[in-house]
Amino acid sequence: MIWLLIVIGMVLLGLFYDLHQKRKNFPPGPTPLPLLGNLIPLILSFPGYELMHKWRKEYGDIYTYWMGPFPIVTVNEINLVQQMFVQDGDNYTDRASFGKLTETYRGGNYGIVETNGQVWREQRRFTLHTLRDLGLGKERMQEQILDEAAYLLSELESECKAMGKAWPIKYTEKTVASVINLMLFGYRFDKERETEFYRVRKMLDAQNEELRNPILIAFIGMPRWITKRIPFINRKLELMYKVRDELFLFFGEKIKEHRDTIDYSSDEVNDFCDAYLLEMHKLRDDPTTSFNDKQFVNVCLDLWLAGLETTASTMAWGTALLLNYPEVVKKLHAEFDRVIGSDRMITMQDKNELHYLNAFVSEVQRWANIVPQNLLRKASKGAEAAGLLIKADTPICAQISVLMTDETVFPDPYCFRPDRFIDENGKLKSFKQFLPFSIGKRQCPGEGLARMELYLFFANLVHRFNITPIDPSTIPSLKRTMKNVVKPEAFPCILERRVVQKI
Ligand code: HEM
Repeated sequence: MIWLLIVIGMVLLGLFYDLHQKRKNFPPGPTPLPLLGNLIPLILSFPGYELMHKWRKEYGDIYTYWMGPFPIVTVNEINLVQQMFVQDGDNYTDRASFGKLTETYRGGNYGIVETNGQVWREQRRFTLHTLRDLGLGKERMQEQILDEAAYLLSELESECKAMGKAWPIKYTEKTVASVINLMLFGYRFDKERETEFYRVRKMLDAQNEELRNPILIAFIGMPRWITKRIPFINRKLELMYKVRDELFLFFGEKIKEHRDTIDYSSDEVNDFCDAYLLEMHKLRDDPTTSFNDKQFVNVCLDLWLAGLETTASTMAWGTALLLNYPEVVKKLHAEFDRVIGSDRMITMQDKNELHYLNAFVSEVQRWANIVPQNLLRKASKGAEAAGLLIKADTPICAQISVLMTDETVFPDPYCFRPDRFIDENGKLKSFKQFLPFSIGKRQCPGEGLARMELYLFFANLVHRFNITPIDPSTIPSLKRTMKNVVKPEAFPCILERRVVQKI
């Protein structure tokens, strides 16, 4: 009897803690279950945009929900987002981690995505400068991306000729990976190096496959010595560490190849790796520097993870949407015939004239909305927002997926409609809610590169080809699947060279 009373007492205490105590320091939100938090409704309503809108209606523009045992305060209104993440940006710059994830996975404050403080500032600033020096916004980067686009189009065309159809996702991923690898290590994945791409791809796929189980979120932030002892969870998480080690090994091999040949007396750099090694060499006697080998492999990992799936998935969505909306393809062709009028490659110099193409790319990014849950920041010190107290260390995010599906700004938000990005003068219309690369000091540093890739890829794909489904009754599904980001399922299509009209 006494045991029964103790158990009932403990359950009641647990409930009191879950329903009241742990929530009292956060803005109100949906009631979480013990351990699981609000994961079940989030999983059931995947990718969650509509559920988040529903919660916004019930609890206001700032509310709290729980990913397993971790609270997330989410900001869903643009003026508040700008006020907090731009005007008061210094207070919302630090990254929040799920429990001890950063320590267990990275071994500490390493990389860009998960670091804070001086290390983050140094690594991010260096990355942005190096991307610029390597040619972002200049001819060189454009030439490299155009070359990749040309390889991609010819591979798609060859496959289509040989097999009667082509599978675009297979090639777009390799193209995006080639651009990243070219920037990082100075070479693309041509026929001889293709196996390297498949090696990295396999590692990333294995990692994603295992980690797709949302239940893991409840365990992922626990120290490794604990998770190692939990059946089932240990297998999944240990695989994640194994893949991480393999990726680090791959980057380590590339760094060693560069180190063996680099000339430290020259300032000339061919790729990111050269630039990083030179910086490490320059700062070798500075005991406070964050530039070291462990840091470098983590930065490589970040650029691969953050740059590959995001860009490749957006390309895949855009291609699937082209197949679903032939009228959009027609409008793009009409614009190309009017503005370009020949079969030359479209370049960045044409961008200001191609309003409908720009609107198409923006609508692909808005509609695809590939990051349903934005990366987390945390408040460095206590602050007030919308009359609510945000305590220091509160995990918080600008919920860009909700902003981009706000029906008061984007009517029928789940419909694909490039025209919504065209203003009354026929030019590209901007919306402050359109934030696929997020906002504030942590805004995506790869934005310039990604935007250039998306523009050049879609421009030249549609300019060169008539793109159609293999059979009019089987257009690709627009069903969303979740990997690291929201992706479409693989689909085939038919590509036929287009006869360009001169208008
Ligand atoms: C369509 C393509 C892309 C999209 C939609 C995208 C989106 C995002 C978003 C939403 C964030 C989170 C920002 C925040 O914390 O609020 C982010 C961060 C980041 N992205 Fe991207 N990204 C893309 C491509 C790239 C590329 C090509 C690279 C680099 C090669 C890259 C590197 C990063 C890095 C390093 C971060 C972390 C920044 C930090 O913590 O300071 N991304 N990205």
